[in-house]
Amino acid sequence: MSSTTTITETESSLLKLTLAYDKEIHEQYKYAAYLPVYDETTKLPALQPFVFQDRGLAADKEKPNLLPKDNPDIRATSLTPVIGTEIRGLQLSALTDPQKDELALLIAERGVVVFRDQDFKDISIAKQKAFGAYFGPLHIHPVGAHVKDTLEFHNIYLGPDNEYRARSKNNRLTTVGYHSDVSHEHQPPGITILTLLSVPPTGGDTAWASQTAAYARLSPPIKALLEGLRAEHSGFPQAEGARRDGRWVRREPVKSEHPVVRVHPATGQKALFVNPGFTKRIVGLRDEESEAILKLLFKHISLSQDLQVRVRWEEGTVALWDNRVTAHTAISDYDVHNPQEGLRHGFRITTLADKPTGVDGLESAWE
Ligand SMILES: O=C(O)CCC(=O)C(=O)O
Ligand SMILES: [Fe+2]
Repeated sequence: MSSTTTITETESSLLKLTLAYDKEIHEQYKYAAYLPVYDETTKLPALQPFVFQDRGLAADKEKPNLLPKDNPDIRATSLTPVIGTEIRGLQLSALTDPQKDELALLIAERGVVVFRDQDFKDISIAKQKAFGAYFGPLHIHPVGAHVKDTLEFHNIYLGPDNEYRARSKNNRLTTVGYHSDVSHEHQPPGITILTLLSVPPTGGDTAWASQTAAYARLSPPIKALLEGLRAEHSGFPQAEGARRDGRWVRREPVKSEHPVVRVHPATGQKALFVNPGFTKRIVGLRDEESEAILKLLFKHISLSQDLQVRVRWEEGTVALWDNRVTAHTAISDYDVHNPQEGLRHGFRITTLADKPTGVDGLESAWE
């Protein structure tokens, strides 16, 4: 039996409007060089282990270079008491190495740091790549769309012609899905940089949850239990989903067993390191035990607004977070089918970090 698609009149006119809009975007768009493409030829080998040195270790804890107390033009504001700092008056493209080291520490301490009023005229792809690589080796996403000729720039594009994460694609009630990016990697990401070049007038915020605070709030017996455990994080469902959608998988997925509580190498702080996006089970527990504990932790992370921050994007905003101590979610609350609601487009630069270390030297493991 052949399958047929019936398009209603409304859908058909919406489609025409959408196609006209796409054409306009692609011909006149200021950031056309950053539009999503999908290389379907590159096949990448497995990631290799590397020695990681956290830039935050070299930083002056007082941050005199990044946030000098005698410069009223540089303004840092806490977005909540627990997580998130907003900075105005600094251009990321002009930071010195001591400033970048202090920024690495600030991101680890505050979870996410949001830079406003960035001048995108100042940046080239090469310069941004070098900026990211200062913090760690650049990750190439195993399945995502990217910027042309730059696999390291993972594309974020929610417009009418790309419904990658749009609500209509799945059957869930919400688009909220907290995760730590590609946490299945053996040395998963640390500092991660998201630049949105185009933002809708309203909607499309991003939220982060502090995994440091999430850990700190647990009772001593639960902390003690979790500190001795590892959990499995898997890249397989993402790769299988991509294959099912007919997309190219450029690197075969892996699984890792990471400590459920990890210690940040620069701050020494403990953070929960499980997330609903990639964590599948707690190693060594019975299925029902693992499900019950993960359900408790996922609910804690996703529902505790008192350890989250929700950031509204403005033109010129760049957000930098530490995937080791936070979980985050896109909030896709606007209608991507409706050109009037604007375009949301940008890219993510993801740096890889340490092999997670838990309490009492508990280390990640994999086959
Ligand atoms: O688009 C967003 O708000 C965040 C998307 C995301 O999860 C990411 O860039 O890692
Ligand atoms: Fe993400």
